[in-house]
Amino acid sequence: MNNKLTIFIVEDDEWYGQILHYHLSMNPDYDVKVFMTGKECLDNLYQRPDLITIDFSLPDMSGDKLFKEIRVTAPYVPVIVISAQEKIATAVELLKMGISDYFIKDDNTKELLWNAIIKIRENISLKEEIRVLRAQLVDKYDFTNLIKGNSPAILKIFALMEKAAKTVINVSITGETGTGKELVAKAIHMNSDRREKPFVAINMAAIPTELMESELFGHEKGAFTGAIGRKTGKFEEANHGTLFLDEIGELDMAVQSKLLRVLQERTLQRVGGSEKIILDVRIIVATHKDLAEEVAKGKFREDLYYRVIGLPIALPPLRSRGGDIMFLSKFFLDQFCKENKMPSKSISAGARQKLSSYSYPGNIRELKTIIELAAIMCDGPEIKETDITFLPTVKNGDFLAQEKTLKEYTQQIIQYYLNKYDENIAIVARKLDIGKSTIYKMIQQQEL
Ligand SMILES: Nc1ncnc2c1ncn2[C@@H]1O[C@H](COP(=O)(O)OP(=O)(O)OP(=O)(O)O)[C@@H](O)[C@H]1O
Repeated sequence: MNNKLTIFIVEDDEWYGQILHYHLSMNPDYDVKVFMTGKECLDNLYQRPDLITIDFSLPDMSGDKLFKEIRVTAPYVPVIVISAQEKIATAVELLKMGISDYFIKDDNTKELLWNAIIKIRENISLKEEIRVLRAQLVDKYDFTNLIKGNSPAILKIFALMEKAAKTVINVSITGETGTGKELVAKAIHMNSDRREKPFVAINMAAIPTELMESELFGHEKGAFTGAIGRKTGKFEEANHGTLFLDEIGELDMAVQSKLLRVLQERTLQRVGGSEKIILDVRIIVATHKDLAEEVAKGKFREDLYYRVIGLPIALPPLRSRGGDIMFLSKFFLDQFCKENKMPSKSISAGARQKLSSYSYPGNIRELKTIIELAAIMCDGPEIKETDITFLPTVKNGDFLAQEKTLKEYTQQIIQYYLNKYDENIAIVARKLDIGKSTIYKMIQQQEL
């Protein structure tokens, strides 16, 4: 923002206009201009005033007419009306229309105006600050700034996210724990037209079934025992923005029906209420379960499945993101050292080998923890193999406990070897005693 505040005074009483001009110009940061008619003010709006004061009775138009005209060209500029008459009804009407203040011309007007301008100025600075912060936030949430990785698998995800961000289609994100489902949902929101509206996340697995309905849709005072006041639900909180329903697969059947009705009708009624609230909410759901399978098992309503599935984004586990393990390791290490004001560290060949050969059941969340721990354990400038500790609950020994299909295990094993041998297909084929063409075919069919 330019440091000078441009103030327009629209006042047909020349003498009074000059008094205001003189008074306000005492602040060197104010650039004050006086106009005697509404038309002159409108003709000069191109100068982009930061504030306008208007006399209610001008020779060429009334204050309310001038205010409406100003709003056409300058919808956000604060306008203060100064009137010779004390008509409460007029003042109320103007305030309803959106003027910032209404003053009666008397001995105090100059001081009132002075103080009002200070307040408005603070408001303008705050708005500017918010604008800058929002811009920084959007930049921060740029896909590639936030979601690190350069494997073909993650690049494909970026392409899908881009499509999702351009539209309001519902999105369903699947992936094992820690693969970045919430991060992806947030990044889609922050890159969509809704970025300035709320992003509200709710985890279905964390809320007791009996409270779910009220959490989602809100309730009125007295709707049930313990409802001591009105509560706004997550849907209402997210109105005009994005609602992220995490672990949707955990939703109780009865609540599923209610959710379906809300999504179909795009309106909701709070529990115990009759008012219909119109909704404009973009839904992003996430689950680590296979929703289609849940439908087949009768645990998830088929009609709701089709409502929420929208654009499906399947986040691959870290172990199938090839070079991303090292890419992310370096990223988390640099980030941790910087945040903790430690000198930067490198990763030894032995540590790289150890990191690449692990299966990461906790995915990126787990890798981050492992790297941060290694950074603390390591005394020198290089992370050694011995600095890397895998969390006891997620050992490779749990491999069979993952209960995957044979095809999934095959993919996992091949991916493990590809990571271990720097994506060298010839070596991997030899080690596993399979044809190179098998691996090429799987890559071609995007199974790796
Ligand atoms: N590609 C990535 N780059 C950088 N950080 C990431 C990436 N993916 C995930 N993370 C980080 O990993 C952690 C887990 O991510 P997130 O919570 O989004 O995963 P999730 O799939 O929603 O997990 P859960 O299923 O357990 O809720 C977060 O700290 C997130 O910032």
